[in-house]
Amino acid sequence: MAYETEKQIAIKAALAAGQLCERVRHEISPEAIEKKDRSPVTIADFGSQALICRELATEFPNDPVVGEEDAAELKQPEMAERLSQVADYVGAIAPNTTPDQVVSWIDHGNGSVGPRYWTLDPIDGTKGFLRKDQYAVALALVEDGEVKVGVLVCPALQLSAAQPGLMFVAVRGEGTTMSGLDGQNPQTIKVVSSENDPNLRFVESVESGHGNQAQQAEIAKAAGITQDSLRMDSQAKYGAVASGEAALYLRLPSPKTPDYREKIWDHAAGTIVVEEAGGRVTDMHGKPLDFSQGAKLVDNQGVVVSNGLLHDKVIAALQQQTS
Ligand SMILES: Nc1ncnc2c1ncn2[C@@H]1O[C@H](COP(=O)(O)OS(=O)(=O)O)[C@@H](OP(=O)(O)O)[C@H]1O
Ligand SMILES: [Mg+2]
Repeated sequence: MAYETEKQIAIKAALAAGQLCERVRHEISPEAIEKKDRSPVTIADFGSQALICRELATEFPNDPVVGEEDAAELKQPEMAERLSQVADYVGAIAPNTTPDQVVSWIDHGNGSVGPRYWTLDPIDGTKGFLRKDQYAVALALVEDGEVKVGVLVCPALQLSAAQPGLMFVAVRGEGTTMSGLDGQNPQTIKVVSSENDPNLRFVESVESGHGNQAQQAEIAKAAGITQDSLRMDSQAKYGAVASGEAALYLRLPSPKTPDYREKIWDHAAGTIVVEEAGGRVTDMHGKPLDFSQGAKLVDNQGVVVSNGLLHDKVIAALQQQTS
């Protein structure tokens, strides 16, 4: 099967990272460190990126990794204690890890977009992670601008499962599966196949500043969705659409940040998870997401994720609003 090695390595690395994040979250109520763009980062974000990059650097030494974090702040002398905490958590999974190794693995994730690259969000939804809500470890392989493999580990997501902890895995042309975090018995999943059901739901961000919740409600209504939204942090929202829990995920530009461009690591894994489950992903103008341009989706604005059946209706409603 195509991309079998890549898929297995991505699963192994993302599950180990998810385990590290859960240990941090249960053991120490992590503090947020503020990044230059004022968004939060924690020792779990750094540990997750270090573990995954370590695995990718070993298995695919020629593949660049475009990850969300870098080790610049962690290298500052006043961060020595935090760095050694990260090394301890990584060391529980990769024995004898040193702080220097942690720094070099994290910085392995500062590669550039090329003909073949990995993109990584070590914790997507850091705000959700800090609130003890949803978050995801998101890893994807992109070739020639198209996502080929995607893994989403969502340790706090339950949906209809017996206990929290779900993993979504997709390979181009081979469908999407969902399993628990032991990876056993993966089930093929499909988007919801109805467009007129009164029970259809839509998902959106918890953080009001990451979208336009008023406009999202109007567009969902125009597409025939009468239920209130389900607010969920991170690419867990893509998992909700892929598994049929929701029919639509809307992410329209916030009026406060109209020029914001989405980051590739916030969408690559989720995109293939939904597409391979039979759904559709475009920007708000109906254009496919272009993962070949760099770390940002510079040619796209907003994101519309649907079960496919609702998609044209949503794009038409958006066009009507702006015409
Ligand atoms: N202004 C604006 N508009 C749109 N998106 C933004 C914006 N600012 C940040 N971000 C990105 O949102 C990522 C978090 O995704 P979600 O909004 O789905 O989750 S959450 O509800 O915020 O937790 C978050 O990813 P993480 O940094 O990994 O948490 C950001 O990359
Ligand atoms: Mg992140």
